[in-house]
Amino acid sequence: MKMQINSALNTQNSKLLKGDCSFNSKLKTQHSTLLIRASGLQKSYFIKKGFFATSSHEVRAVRNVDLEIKEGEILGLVGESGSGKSTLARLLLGLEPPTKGEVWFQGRSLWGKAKGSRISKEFRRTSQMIFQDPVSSLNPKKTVYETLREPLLIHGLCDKSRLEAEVVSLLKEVGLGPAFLDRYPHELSGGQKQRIGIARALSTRPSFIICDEPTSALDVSIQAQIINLILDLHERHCLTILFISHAIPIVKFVSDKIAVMYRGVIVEIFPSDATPLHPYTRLLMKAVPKVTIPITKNSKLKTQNLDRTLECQPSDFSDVQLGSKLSHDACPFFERCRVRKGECKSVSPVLREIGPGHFVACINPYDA
Ligand SMILES: Nc1ncnc2c1ncn2[C@@H]1O[C@H](COP(=O)(O)OP(=O)(O)OP(=O)(O)O)[C@@H](O)[C@H]1O
Repeated sequence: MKMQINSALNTQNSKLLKGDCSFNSKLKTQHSTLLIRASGLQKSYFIKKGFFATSSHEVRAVRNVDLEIKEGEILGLVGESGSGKSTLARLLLGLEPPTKGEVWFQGRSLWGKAKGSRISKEFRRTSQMIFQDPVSSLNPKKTVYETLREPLLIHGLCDKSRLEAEVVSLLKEVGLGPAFLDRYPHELSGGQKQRIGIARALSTRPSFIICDEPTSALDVSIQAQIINLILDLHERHCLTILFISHAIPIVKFVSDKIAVMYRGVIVEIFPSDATPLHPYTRLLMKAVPKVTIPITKNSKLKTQNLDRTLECQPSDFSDVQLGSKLSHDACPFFERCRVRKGECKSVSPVLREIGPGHFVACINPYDA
């Protein structure tokens, strides 16, 4: 294990000496240019009620989210099921317009003044998504070649005469050979399908990728390989990544900083090597059995490590709707908080910086 970490460190040092941008992007001091900024982001869905659907109730999937992601950074996003992670991801990618608020990409507003305006084709090219379920994200009627050449043609990124060579090089990027060109999705394993999904995301030469639980549908033995592949690609292509997962140990391993979502609200943002201070993040961490094998950023995630981390999924927080009876002014975590105070019932705390890069939305956080 020690030797593996050392050899990973040696590789990192030699790449730094060669001036490889990939590893430079891992250095926190390099994360200075802002790539994405979300401000006051909100998304509500209105669900029709009653036999004649005459009334509706509001689901506030994302509530007043402020977020910044710097170039080359990996931001982890954790939270239990239904907390709004995927909705936030769709808003950041411009797949849905927000109900309120705005997203800026490289300083430019995504939606412009009119919410109905079209997202620019250039933004669509530079921002991509790797989906949770590689099976449903691939068209069963298209071969690997057809799947991968499509974005190249749509974005005019490749001459027709070079299409096959470009697709072969994309396959190589994700560890697959030309033998896969003519295969259909049903002829691929789960891990191979996810590699094709990753190659498709890479095909448009993006600068920003959202990985929405990219390993949760995969076999345990494959998960570490896919995470290592994503980290390699991040380094090789200087990518900025939003990495969504339920599993805190995986997010801690992968990310530079972590945002924690609860009922549509970001309750904490902290550097991945810092101790979280929000009572909800502490609860999430507590629900995770201790990982006995040390995982460091300088080591590659080994399947053996991942086997341990997979035992560490947060337990079922099915009482997620508990807080729904509370007024909009209350802290969203009030009902489940063990350190709540009376005033938490009437104050909805906003994120405030309590340490370098560490933000907590709580009036009574734990001590550092
Ligand atoms: N299109 C939609 N119409 C109505 N409600 C929606 C829609 N999309 C999401 N929601 C609701 O918004 C809330 C947040 O959903 P979202 O999928 O963003 O959560 P999540 O944290 O990604 O969950 P998971 O981890 O299970 O994928 C949920 O209550 C969900 O039911």
